[in-house]
Amino acid sequence: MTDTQQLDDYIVNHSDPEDEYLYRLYRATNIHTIHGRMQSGHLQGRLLKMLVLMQRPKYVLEVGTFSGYSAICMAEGLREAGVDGSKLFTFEINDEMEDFTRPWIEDSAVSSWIDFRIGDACVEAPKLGVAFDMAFVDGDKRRYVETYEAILPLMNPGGIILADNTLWDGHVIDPAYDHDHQTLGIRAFNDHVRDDKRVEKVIVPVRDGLTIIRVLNDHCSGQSVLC
Ligand SMILES: C[S@@+](CC[C@H](N)C(=O)[O-])C[C@H]1O[C@@H](n2cnc3c(N)ncnc32)[C@H](O)[C@@H]1O
Repeated sequence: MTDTQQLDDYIVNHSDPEDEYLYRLYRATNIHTIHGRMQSGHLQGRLLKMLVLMQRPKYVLEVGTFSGYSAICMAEGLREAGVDGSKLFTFEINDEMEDFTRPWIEDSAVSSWIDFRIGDACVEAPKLGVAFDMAFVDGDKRRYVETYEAILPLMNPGGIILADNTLWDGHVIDPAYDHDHQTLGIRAFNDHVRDDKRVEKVIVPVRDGLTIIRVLNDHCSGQSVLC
């Protein structure tokens, strides 16, 4: 076992456990889907739940449901925070995931906090007419800047955007990936957010990199009906 694996095990063993339902979902995702490693997993799942609890959002947006692991974790946070009428809207663009994901969400203990929709979050989320206090961006890495610009006007001042995979397995600093479209998408996003005066931001080196972005009060250009 490598030092990194040992440290990962140590971290997981000294953090809250994932419950049995999430453990089964994690395993089923790995068995029944091609890209099982895309799901959040134990450590990031506990972090997402805790960040929801700390932020106490009314409405949360997720870009990229996949098998529902992160959605269920965030909904656990919503249930525990107890904000009246709180809801997670989670979008999955790949309709082939619906048959797998919908039963896992509907059979979970937090299904009433989750509104799962098939569609492009960048197109569909603005149609909801909802202002979000939190968003988890975990969709197409090539479209991160576009996704960010689509959802930023939907955020309440003080809202938090979490962007996943922003270190992209270290490829962001590896010249061998200079022609890889996903790496280029993440690099463009990281530069874009760094230079964006509408937000505060910090990259946390958890798992594959998680950027925490806090929306400042005057982030709206005045064009959005929600602002
Ligand atoms: C990394 S996986 C999501 C993993 C999940 N959030 C989790 O942590 O368990 C990314 C998913 O985003 C979906 N996706 C990509 N672009 C999207 C978009 N614009 N709107 C909705 N879903 C999108 C992909 O089809 C894929 O299933």
